[in-house]
Amino acid sequence: MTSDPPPSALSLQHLTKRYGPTLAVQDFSLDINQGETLALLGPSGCGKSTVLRCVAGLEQPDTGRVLMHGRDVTGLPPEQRGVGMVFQDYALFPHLSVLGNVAFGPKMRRVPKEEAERQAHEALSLVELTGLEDRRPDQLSGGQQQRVALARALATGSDLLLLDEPLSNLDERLRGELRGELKDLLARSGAAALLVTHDQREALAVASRVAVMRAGQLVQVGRGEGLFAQPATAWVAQFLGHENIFVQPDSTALVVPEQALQLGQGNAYTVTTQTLTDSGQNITLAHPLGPLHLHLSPREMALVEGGTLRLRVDEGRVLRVREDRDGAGSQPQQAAGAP
Ligand SMILES: Nc1ncnc2c1ncn2[C@@H]1O[C@H](COP(=O)(O)OP(=O)(O)OP(=O)(O)O)[C@@H](O)[C@H]1O
Repeated sequence: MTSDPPPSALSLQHLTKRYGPTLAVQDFSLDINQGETLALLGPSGCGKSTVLRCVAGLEQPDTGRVLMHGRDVTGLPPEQRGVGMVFQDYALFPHLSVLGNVAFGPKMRRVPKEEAERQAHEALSLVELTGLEDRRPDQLSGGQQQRVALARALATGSDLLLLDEPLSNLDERLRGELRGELKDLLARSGAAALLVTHDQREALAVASRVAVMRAGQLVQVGRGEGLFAQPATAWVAQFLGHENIFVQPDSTALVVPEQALQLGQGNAYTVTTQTLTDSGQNITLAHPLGPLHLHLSPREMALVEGGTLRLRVDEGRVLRVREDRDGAGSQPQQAAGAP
């Protein structure tokens, strides 16, 4: 006899949400397992925060359901859903100490003071801020504030965490450092986490699965590297950072990943543009497929001779995908609610 698998930590079923004429979220379905971090990735305005707000109970979907461990919470107010949230601006209380900020959640749930502070100490130790309990938020660095916000969400004891662009207020260097840290922290917490971001690198670095959203709809979901290696459409490929995508006459496009390019072999093609970067040069080649963009290390640059570079494209590694970009070849669509 086989038993049914346990229900997902979070199950979103056919969510739709309109704001007047704007269809912010359209027939959106997704499941997250306990212990899993899923990134909801998409350009600005595609509906990511609206999905998150429907999960938190800050917004009611027009249709569809939100289930937590199989329980329908669609009609429940935020305080009865028991989710921990980390916002973009951390929303820390400036007048409270670090400990006070983190113990706030348990105290609101009427946990006795001592126990609330014990839970707060535990969460602070998880984010490695032990020793800073008495400081106020303005006495912390941006990265430390971010970790307090995370500790506060963890101290709610919730097994579902919602993170809305949690690293966006940090500078590039710190953001890079904290990506790996956030991934470990979330894994250690054992909670299911839904991370909203428009940053591809953040999604790939922090989450085990990535859901790509465009104009209110889910367009592809998969493991990070798998998604980059097998984008479902030209728009997804471009959004994830593929540079060499060539429209074909039959409504498809060819995606040429870096691994398909063998330098120093085959025909010689003219270098049409060349710009210096920190790690080498970016060049464009006049190739029959179209202008081909390459990042070359100083060593690879030695292969450029007389303004040309020999190159072979391994056809077995070229992907053929559906062309779904607006006016094919232009930037990804930015706004939700477009027809
Ligand atoms: N309260 C609101 N009233 C009217 N329109 C709204 C409201 N909230 C969001 N929208 C619209 O719904 C769409 C989706 O917005 P949402 O904030 O969910 O996108 P997002 O992907 O989170 O964007 P960003 O990355 O910029 O935060 C946008 O077109 C937005 O303008």
